[in-house]
Amino acid sequence: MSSAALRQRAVCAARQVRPTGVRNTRSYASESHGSHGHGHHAPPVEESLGTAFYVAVGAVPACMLLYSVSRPGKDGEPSGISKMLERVSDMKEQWETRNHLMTAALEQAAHDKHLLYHAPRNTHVELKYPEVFQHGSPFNVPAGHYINMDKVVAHYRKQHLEEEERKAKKLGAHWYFKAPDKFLKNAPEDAPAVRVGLVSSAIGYGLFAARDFRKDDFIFHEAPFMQAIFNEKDSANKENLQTQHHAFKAAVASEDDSAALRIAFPRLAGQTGHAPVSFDDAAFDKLGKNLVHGQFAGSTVSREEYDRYISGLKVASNVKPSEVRQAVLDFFKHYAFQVRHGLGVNTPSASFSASSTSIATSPAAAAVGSQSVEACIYLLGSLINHCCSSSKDTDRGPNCYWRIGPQWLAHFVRPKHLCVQAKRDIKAGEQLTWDYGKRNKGFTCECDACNKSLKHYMESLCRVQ
Ligand SMILES: C[S@@+](CC[C@H](N)C(=O)[O-])C[C@H]1O[C@@H](n2cnc3c(N)ncnc32)[C@H](O)[C@@H]1O
Repeated sequence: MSSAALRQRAVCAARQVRPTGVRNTRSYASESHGSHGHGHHAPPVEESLGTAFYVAVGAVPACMLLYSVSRPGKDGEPSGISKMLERVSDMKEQWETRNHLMTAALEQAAHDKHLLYHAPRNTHVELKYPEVFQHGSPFNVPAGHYINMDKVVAHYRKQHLEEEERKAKKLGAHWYFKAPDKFLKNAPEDAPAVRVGLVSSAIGYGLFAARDFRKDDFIFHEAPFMQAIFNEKDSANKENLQTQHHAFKAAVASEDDSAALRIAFPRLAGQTGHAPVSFDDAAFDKLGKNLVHGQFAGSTVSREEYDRYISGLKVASNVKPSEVRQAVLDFFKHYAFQVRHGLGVNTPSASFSASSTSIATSPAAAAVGSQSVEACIYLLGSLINHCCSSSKDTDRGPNCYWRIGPQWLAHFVRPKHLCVQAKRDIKAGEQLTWDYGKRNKGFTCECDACNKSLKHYMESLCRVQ
């Protein structure tokens, strides 16, 4: 090995053992020439003293300082470090309190977090239209579908009736004459109530119960068909006649009313020059068109009965206006119900009678004297036939009352509306009747009570012989 190589290796070895401290001032003499510096001397190297030197030098004053602070005082007083530690140990209680508070706060926070995590969800949701969730809500009905409102209608109808009844009872407390409870009953049910049948060619139509009724039940409630001024005691009054004629003409002018008039009152139709309709054209359903409560159950009139009845009626031709007036006057005389004016809460009790069933001799007629009163014709109510009252056989006597709103009557009956009530129990199929009163009725009575009396009379005659 050459001397240069030896020198090179020595430098490398020295470099490896050197501490890795400050190197920036160092320069390598050997490197400035590399392996080519044969024969040159390396410049002096600035080597540092090393960390160990500084540590060793610094340790001396540090130890002295430590010694001075840890050494107890001359009079045995505690050293500086002891004093400092004592000072810090005074804060022990303070730290303990702080730790306690900190622990409590952490525990509370953990508890609260737990509370919030496990709290039940708020089930209350504010909705703009809460009804959208209701069954049957119009919002839930798909387009093109209809919901069945029957139950809702029935509910509100019942509620309305109860309210009306309550009001009527309250009003009743102020009446001069307090209406009996039987007149403050609920409105007739919306169920088949009456049907029309032909009693005989002489009597014509009659009205029959379509189902059983109990005493005091309301059977039906009907709006008027024709209205006019009428007073039997002043029947020649031209102004009154004018109103009757006007009502008749108005009914004839209306297509629907004219059809109903010719079916319900074929005799009047014939007398005034309007031919009664054939059986095929007789739409009996029209007779129930003015019912407010109760339903019309149709007719039991057969084709043969109808044709026989119609063929017995006169159809006048070339009728004079005076003849029409007379026919209408007679019609009002026998078919109209008088509507009392101004009778209400102050009407004397004497004029309130449950058996006030006649047309012309009703308490109203007596009360108004010669004054004009209004009279109404009803499509069904005016078809009810007369039956004589019999004190002996109540089952044979009239079975109905009638009332016209609004006075005295069931609270639901509107002004001028007719309401028919059962005077006793009525069986389905039984003819409805009332007593027209003791006046000249213009016909020979053929009611059950009279027929029975006649039968008794004939039987008694037979026994005598
Ligand atoms: C208010 S209407 C009754 C409906 C009538 N049956 C009809 O078909 O037009 C009264 C008329 O009916 C007849 N009528 C009513 N009750 C009667 C009875 N008990 N006996 C005989 N005819 C009676 C009489 O012609 C009377 O003028």
